[in-house]
Amino acid sequence: MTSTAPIAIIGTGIAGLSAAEALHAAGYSVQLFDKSRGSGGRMASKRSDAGALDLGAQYFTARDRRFAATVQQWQARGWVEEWTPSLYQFANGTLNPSADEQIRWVGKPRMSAITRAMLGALPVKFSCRIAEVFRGEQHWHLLDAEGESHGPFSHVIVATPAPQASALLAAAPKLAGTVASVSMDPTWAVALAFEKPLDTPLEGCFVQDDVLDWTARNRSKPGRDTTLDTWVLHASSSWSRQHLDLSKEQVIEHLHGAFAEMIGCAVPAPAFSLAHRWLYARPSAAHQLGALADADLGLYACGDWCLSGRVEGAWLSGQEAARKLIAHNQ
Ligand SMILES: Cc1cc2nc3c(=O)[nH]c(=O)nc-3n(C[C@H](O)[C@H](O)[C@H](O)COP(=O)(O)OP(=O)(O)OC[C@H]3O[C@@H](n4cnc5c(N)ncnc54)[C@H](O)[C@@H]3O)c2cc1C
Ligand SMILES: NC(=O)C1=CC=CN([C@@H]2O[C@H](COP(=O)(O)OP(=O)(O)OC[C@H]3O[C@@H](n4cnc5c(N)ncnc54)[C@H](OP(=O)(O)O)[C@@H]3O)[C@@H](O)[C@H]2O)C1
Repeated sequence: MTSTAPIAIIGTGIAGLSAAEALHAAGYSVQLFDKSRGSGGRMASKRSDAGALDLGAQYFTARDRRFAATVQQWQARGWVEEWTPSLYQFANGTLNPSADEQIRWVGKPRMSAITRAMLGALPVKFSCRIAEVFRGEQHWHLLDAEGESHGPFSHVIVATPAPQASALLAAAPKLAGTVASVSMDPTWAVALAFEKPLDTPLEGCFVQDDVLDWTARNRSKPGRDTTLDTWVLHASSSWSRQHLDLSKEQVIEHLHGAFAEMIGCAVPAPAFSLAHRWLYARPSAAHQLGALADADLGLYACGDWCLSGRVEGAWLSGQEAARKLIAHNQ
């Protein structure tokens, strides 16, 4: 290690925490920041009157050997469990069973359990939106949205969605340019909770229609609250983009209608509902960027948008940012 100042990591989603874990294991000290009140980003779970709900990532697959080995460790520690839903697909107006052999994982008892466990005792400042990353004579400093300065830091890793990373990478115009070329699509998510369980065997459904993209029965996942029969619905990227500024009430109404048309059983008025807009839900296209680095400056960027736009891609990108940083300092 060349410096005793810690490494700043902006973002406590799976990418930022993947980098943090790898750097911590290699003997570096890190300091994490997140604008939210807790970790997880798009893997966070929202507390609600219907229990904790996974409104973002629904499950994840592990196709890369390194990620698969890590998921096995998470399973051994009780952080994740396999989810084996009764799967359907809805296409051309028809609902059909669509079982497959794919192994799908979920955090237990909620998706956010994974990043919470990864964070452990690592130092973190929540509710701290970083507005600027600037270089002093020797070190990096961060300025938050309240005007407070943080630092000094030896390096900075920006682990936010691409559109939120651009401004933070202004000190490295080449990285900022690459990030600016990555566009991300929105997703409207809705949760509907019913007092009486819906009369359907369906627990997860890949939907191809104008409005919906996916629906899942929350109680079918391990460790979830079963008091109400709660469903998570995701709108398609195109519908979400077209209806970005609709009120939450209107979005709930539209998605409730599409769900009722699709599911093939009676759907009463929900006892509870909520909507959440993910402005930067997924990259519009997959990339092969790994992680971005200006190693001489000491500035790095990682996130799902560097690779597959999935949990696995985000974790791999965080590993790659840490690997590049460590390699440059050896
Ligand atoms: C609706 C939805 C469904 C999905 N479904 C799946 C799925 O089923 N399977 C799957 O594999 N993937 C799924 N994904 C994608 C998956 O959630 C992401 O790929 C992954 O969680 C991204 O992790 P990340 O660390 O790159 O980014 P994020 O999780 O977005 O983390 C970035 C963090 O940076 C913080 N941040 C941003 N700007 C600042 C700032 N200026 N200062 C401080 N902090 C900041 C944010 O608060 C956030 O915590 C889904 C995503 C969405 C939105
Ligand atoms: N809504 C959002 O914002 C999302 C952002 C990022 C990812 N999202 C969804 O995450 C899922 C993760 O993909 P992956 O890890 O590759 O999981 P798979 O289960 O393998 O799904 C990939 C893709 O394949 C189709 N599919 C898979 N299994 C089935 C099946 N049994 N029956 C029918 N179709 C299946 C499906 O694609 P379609 O285009 O056919 O809908 C899956 O999407 C993934 O679901 C992302 O959408 C959301």
